[in-house]
Amino acid sequence: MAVTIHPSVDGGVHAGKDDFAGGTLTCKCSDRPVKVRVGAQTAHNHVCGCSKCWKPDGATFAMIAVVSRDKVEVLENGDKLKVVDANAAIQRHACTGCGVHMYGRIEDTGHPFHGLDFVHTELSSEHGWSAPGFAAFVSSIIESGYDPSKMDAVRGRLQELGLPPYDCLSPPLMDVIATHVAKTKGTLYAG
Ligand SMILES: N[C@@H](CCC(=O)N[C@@H](CS)C(=O)NCC(=O)O)C(=O)O
Ligand SMILES: [Zn+2]
Ligand SMILES: [Zn+2]
Repeated sequence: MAVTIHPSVDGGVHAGKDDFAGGTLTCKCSDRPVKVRVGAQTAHNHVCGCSKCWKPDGATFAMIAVVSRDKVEVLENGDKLKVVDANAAIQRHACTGCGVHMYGRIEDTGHPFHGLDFVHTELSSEHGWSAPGFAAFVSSIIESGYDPSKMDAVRGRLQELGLPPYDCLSPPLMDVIATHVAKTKGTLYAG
């Protein structure tokens, strides 16, 4: 069987629109769906193989992007939201009706990505969201039950789709994290 990654990329990655200004995410409930407004284009969109990110049924990877937290607003039925794991760095606000994660927020002000929320733009009917550009935590799909002997095929398919596979985040994002740590420790290169 062909390797499937995520329904939003399995048919090819669609480019985002430069002038795109956001949209509304809706959960999967038919009754009182949760609606969240994302009032800006997203950045660093990627597919994630970790076991913590929400995936649509049957998908091997999640697709997740970031946006400034001040651009995220719960519009409707926010009473249905509950944080999945209050101890995680990313507090994923999930719908208690359908299980979809509506946004993930970092409350630790010392975290390198504090100020950014994590969102699944596939929950919006608008087109033009930033396209995914890499695959993160690829080896982690094994933790959710993926056959380890098929990893070459998965990485090959990701490369074919233009989503370079990494087993943590992409090198630029790992550099952002390391730079933040170096600043905190006072060891940042000063030239
Ligand atoms: N191998 C682990 C990796 C989990 C992980 O580190 N996920 C990354 C990517 S979303 C992360 O930044 N997690 C922070 C968090 O979940 O709060 C798993 O699959 O559960
Ligand atoms: Zn729901
Ligand atoms: Zn993840």
